[in-house]
Amino acid sequence: MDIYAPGMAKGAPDLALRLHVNVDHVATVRQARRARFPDPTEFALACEAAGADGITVHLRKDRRHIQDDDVQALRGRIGTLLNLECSLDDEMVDLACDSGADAFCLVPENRAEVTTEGGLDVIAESARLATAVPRLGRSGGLVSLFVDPDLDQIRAAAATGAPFIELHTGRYANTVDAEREAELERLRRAAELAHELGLRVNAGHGLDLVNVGPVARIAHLEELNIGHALVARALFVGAGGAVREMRVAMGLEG
Ligand SMILES: CC(=O)[C@@H](O)[C@H](O)COP(=O)(O)O
Ligand SMILES: NCC(=O)COP(=O)(O)O
Repeated sequence: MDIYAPGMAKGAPDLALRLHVNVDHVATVRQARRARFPDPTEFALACEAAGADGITVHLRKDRRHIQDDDVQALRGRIGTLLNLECSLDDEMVDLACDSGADAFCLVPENRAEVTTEGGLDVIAESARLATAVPRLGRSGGLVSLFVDPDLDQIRAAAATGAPFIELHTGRYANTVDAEREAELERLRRAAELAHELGLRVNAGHGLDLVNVGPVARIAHLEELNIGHALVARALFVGAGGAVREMRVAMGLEG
């Protein structure tokens, strides 16, 4: 079934949640030595063989991990869906349009940050989004906006014409106890509003074997993007083991 087909535009409640593996941090290890390995494409293929439904990469402007050649290699070799995350910078949107990716996730990017710290400010970026969203859409992939679970941002995301949002789960992942419960509730409300507005909903950032369960049970979510925790776990149990464990933690298999 083509989960990105036009008929699926309003989401497909009967489809199982999908696990998309972000392979950025395989490239982080390689780039630490400016070496040829480990290869994120080989890692992606092992993840696919173990049940990953798609592969995600973030091509950062500073090229700290994924390189342009990685995107091409992944496009040529993986058999599932390729989701390319990039900023709204003109150079990055041009590259994304030429990448042949199945999906694009527009993310905020700050050169000094250790990782993506928050969602896109869709309201402040409305002018650049008005150009980038239709351009990326015409290039053949489905566009998603990486947003915090903020209801005003979600209303603004719906107005851009992008079919998807990806809810930033970083704050949920980085809190505990009552605060985490409150963040989970924000994510639930955000997914509900997005669905009511006709958006399809993904989620990701900071998810791991321990915290993924409650997120995987949020209504209307289609796809979870998980990278750092899964790549780290693969050091101990291999790529296939890490994917299988995550699928169990997501409730996709027993
Ligand atoms: C947007 C996002 O959440 C991912 O890109 C993920 O965080 C991996 O990339 P970085 O660690 O470089 O942010
Ligand atoms: N968009 C989130 C993503 O791709 C993975 O984030 P993380 O699991 O590496 O934090």
